[in-house]
Amino acid sequence: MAHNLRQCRVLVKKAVNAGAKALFLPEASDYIGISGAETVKLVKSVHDSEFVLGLQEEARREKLPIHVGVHEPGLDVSKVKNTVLWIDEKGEIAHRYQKIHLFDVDIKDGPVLKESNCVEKGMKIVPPFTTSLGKVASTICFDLRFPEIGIALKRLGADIITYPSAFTVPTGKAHWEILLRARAIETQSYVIAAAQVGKHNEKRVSYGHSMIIDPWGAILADVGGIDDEPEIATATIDHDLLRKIRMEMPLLRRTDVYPEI
Ligand SMILES: O=C(O)CNC(=O)[C@H](CS)NC(=O)CCC(=O)C(=O)O
Repeated sequence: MAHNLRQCRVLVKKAVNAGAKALFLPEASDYIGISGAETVKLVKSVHDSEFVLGLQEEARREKLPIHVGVHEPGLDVSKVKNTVLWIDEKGEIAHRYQKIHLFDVDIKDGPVLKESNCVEKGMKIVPPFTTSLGKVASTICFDLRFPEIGIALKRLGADIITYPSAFTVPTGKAHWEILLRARAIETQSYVIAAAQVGKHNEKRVSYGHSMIIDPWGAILADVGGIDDEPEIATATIDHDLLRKIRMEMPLLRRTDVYPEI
C-alpha cells in the first residue's frame, strides 16, 4: 500500500503539471491481494488507511479532486467492499460508489476468479455528481459489461461515465476497447477508464490501456501496455460536443415498448 501510494503521488504530480482538473485512478488502487483471504486481511477503513489519508492530503494540497478505487471493510467481517471514492479538492470524501456486478469467472485456460467469495456486492446506482468537469458518474470494472448501468446514469444526467478497472489480459484483449467505445456511443457521454497495468503478483496481471473516449466513440487517449510504468493521459471535456451529439442524434427510448432503466 505504501508503494501504491508512492506511485499515485507521482501521478498526482504529473496531473498537476498537466493542468488537470481531476485525476482518475484505477479500481483497487490501494492493493491487489494474491487471494481473497489476503484481500480481506489487508482491508482498512478510510479513516485508518494510509493510502486513502495520503491521497486526501494530496487532493487538499494540490486542490485536485481524485477519483480512486479502494477496498473498504464489509458489513460481514469476512468480506470487503470494492468501492470508488471521489475525494474533492478540499480532501474530503464527497461521493462513494460500491461495485454492483462482481467478477465470477472460470475460463478454460484463462482467468479463474470468484470476486463474490470475498466482496460484498453494492445495492445501488449512485446518481451523477457535479464537478468542475461536468456531471461525473461512477461504476467499476466488470460493471462495464452491463449497458443498463451506463444508460441509467445517462438518464440521471451524466456527462462523464467512469470505469476504473483491473481487467484481465485475455478479456482485456478481446473486449476492453469495444465495450468502452460502445458505452460512450450508446450513452453519448465521455468515458474515462483508468486501468491497472502489469504484474501484481504470481497470479495476477492486468491488461492496462487506460482510455478516455469521447461521446462519438473516438479514443482520445490510450496509455499503458502491460510492460509500461504507471502513466497518465489527459483530454479536454468539450461540453459543446456533448450538446451537439445529443441534439443531432437524440436517442429517444421506446419506454412504451420496453421498460425504462
Ligand atoms: O481483486 C481486487 O482486489 C480488485 N478487483 C478486481 O480486480 C476485479 C475483480 S477480480 N476485476 C474485475 O472485475 C475484472 C473484470 C474483467 O477483467 C472482465 O470483465 O473481463
